Amino acid sequence: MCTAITYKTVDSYFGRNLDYYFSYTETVTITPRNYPFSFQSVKNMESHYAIIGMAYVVYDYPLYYDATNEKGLSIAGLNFPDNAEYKDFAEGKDNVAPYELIPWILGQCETVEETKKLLKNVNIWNVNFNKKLISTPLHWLIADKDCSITVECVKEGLKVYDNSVGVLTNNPTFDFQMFNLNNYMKVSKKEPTNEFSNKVKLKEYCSGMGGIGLPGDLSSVSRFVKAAFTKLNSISGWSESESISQFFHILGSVAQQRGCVCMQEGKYEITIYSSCCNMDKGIYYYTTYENSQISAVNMYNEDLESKVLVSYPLIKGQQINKQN
Ligand SMILES: C[C@H](CCC(=O)NCCS(=O)(=O)O)[C@H]1CC[C@H]2[C@@H]3[C@H](O)C[C@@H]4C[C@H](O)CC[C@]4(C)[C@H]3C[C@H](O)[C@]12C
Repeated sequence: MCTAITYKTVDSYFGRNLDYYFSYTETVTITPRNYPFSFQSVKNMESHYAIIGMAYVVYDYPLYYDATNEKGLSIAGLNFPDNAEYKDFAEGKDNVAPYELIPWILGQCETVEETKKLLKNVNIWNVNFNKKLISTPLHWLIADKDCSITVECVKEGLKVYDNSVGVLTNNPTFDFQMFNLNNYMKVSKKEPTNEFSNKVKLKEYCSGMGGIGLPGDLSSVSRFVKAAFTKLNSISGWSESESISQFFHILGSVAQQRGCVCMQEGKYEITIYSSCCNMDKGIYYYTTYENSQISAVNMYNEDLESKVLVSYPLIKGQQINKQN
């Protein structure tokens, strides 16, 4: 399971929990403007916008999980099993492999509006990166500093939804997740009043009771509701420190602890990493399951005119600040 969100204070932020039961050797990877991007069918890019994000780099190719470009446009890929249905090659369309979608869009678009135009001619082509790394079923949250969309390639074709809550989890389809929020319209940050019956005396006996009914389990549908409630009611100061702290708290409300979701005998899904990218400043912050200290990589500290990928291995061990 995974959860991706957007958040805005003075700057805009984009990030996700990557929940899974095993990990590739992903790194925080910067693709500078002149790294030559090759694509299987659409035109290769000799130069493009610079990109920062989490990627598994294979044969010098950045397979991004989530990323932001220098204009702030951001994309995260999340599991979408049984629903994602990639298509056969289509003549006259822009045939883009699932693993190419993030770099192809971030390489050339500045905004969600531009992305929507580009998507009109896209066919998500069911082609693998190589024999070992076959396509996995994904859907995507795409956001700029002002708005978000969800992109799903399903049986009926490519669906592009406006995403007014700026949240994405996994199954089922996005239209269901949004409709399901209707069931929670009574949930509130405020103290409840007795609507149950005037024939019985009821009282509020602790704080937080307005939120009773919010789901607490780790299913995708429940995480969508919980993350949307937490994000939409979030209040933080406007400084960078207060903003990213709040961002990680929102993700923390739907994080997965080892032991609670058993995938198969002895295999448990956990939040492998949580990320928060400042879309205005190109700074990628992250924590890992065992390192709660926030680490940061700033794309502008690298030579963005270069042709060579830059990868920072994740700092995974707990960083304890001993006070005596
Ligand atoms: C597993 C990840 C999504 C996590 C998630 O949504 N978990 C929920 C699981 S579930 O719904 O509850 O089953 C996805 C996100 C990005 C994916 C990776 C990226 O797409 C990049 C490459 C693409 C290659 O085709 C496959 C390997 C891969 C390296 C992918 C492996 C895996 O599918 C990743 C890491």
